[in-house]
Amino acid sequence: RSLVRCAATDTERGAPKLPKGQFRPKQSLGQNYLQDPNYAARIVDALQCDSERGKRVVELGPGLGALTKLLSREYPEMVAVELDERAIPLLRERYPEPITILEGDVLAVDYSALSAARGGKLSIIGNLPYYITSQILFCLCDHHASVKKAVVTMQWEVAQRLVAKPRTRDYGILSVVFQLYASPKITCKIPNTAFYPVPKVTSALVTVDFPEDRELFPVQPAKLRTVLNTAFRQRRKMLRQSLKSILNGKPCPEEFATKRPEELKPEEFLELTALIFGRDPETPDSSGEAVWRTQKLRE
Ligand SMILES: C[S@@+](CC[C@H](N)C(=O)[O-])C[C@H]1O[C@@H](n2cnc3c(N)ncnc32)[C@H](O)[C@@H]1O
Repeated sequence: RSLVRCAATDTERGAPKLPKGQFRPKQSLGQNYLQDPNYAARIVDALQCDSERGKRVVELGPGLGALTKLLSREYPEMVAVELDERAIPLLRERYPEPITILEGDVLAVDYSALSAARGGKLSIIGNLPYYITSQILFCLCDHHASVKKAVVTMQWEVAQRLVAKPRTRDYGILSVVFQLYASPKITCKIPNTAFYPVPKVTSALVTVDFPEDRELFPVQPAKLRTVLNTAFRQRRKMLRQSLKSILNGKPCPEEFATKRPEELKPEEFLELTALIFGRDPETPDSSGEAVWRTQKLRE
């Protein structure tokens, strides 16, 4: 049925038919294609990139082009990165140069180099494959200085974690990191019926703005990561207990000793890290270094 659906849409567009039987959505690649044009328009509207001819627009996982179709009209020099080799010839045919279709893994893209090549910060957009949503988000955090904004869809539960406030169930590493590097906002809910195949879960459209003038952390991001990982590994425990392994026999800073990680605001994790490891400000040109994307983060 999915083939009929895709083929019908393609024929309407005058684009070549998908080879029968060869383009079934792959669950392993998180292929839930957007089939509701209203949501496609809404996602694209949220981007508002003013780079010349859209040359700093980067779409993650264009798939069969549900978003690319709209994006390409507004941003004729955009870039799109797709891993599924079956989609590449189709995308290149429908969206020829000056649009750039890159074949590869979105986690392996050097966004800092791409931003330098395109002369400014990138605007990222994508209906993300669910199986690697958190990794993609952490990857963007690593490249924070090269990204202006990200407009992305994800599982509703992950979106809740991004925007969660302290003392709530959803508050964790993802919340702390994203609220320190950026301002994430849920733009709207997207029902599962907007996708094909219909996933079990509801989605959210999330807009993440990376501010121009963020203050540099007073600590190295890798040290912050160690504190977050260690604290949230035992999120029910008081920090004087859960942080023992990184305190090296020293007492836990008094103001935090009897707190649990979920009680600390994002900025307080910076303070706590500085108290444990000393002040050692992050370097302004460290963007792109693999800090967040290398770790298997625990929540
Ligand atoms: C949820 S689908 C969205 C497709 C299309 N943008 C749409 O909205 O219909 C996710 C897309 O990401 C692609 N994808 C999955 N893993 C990827 C990766 N690691 N790198 C690049 N693309 C990937 C899938 O092949 C698929 O096309």
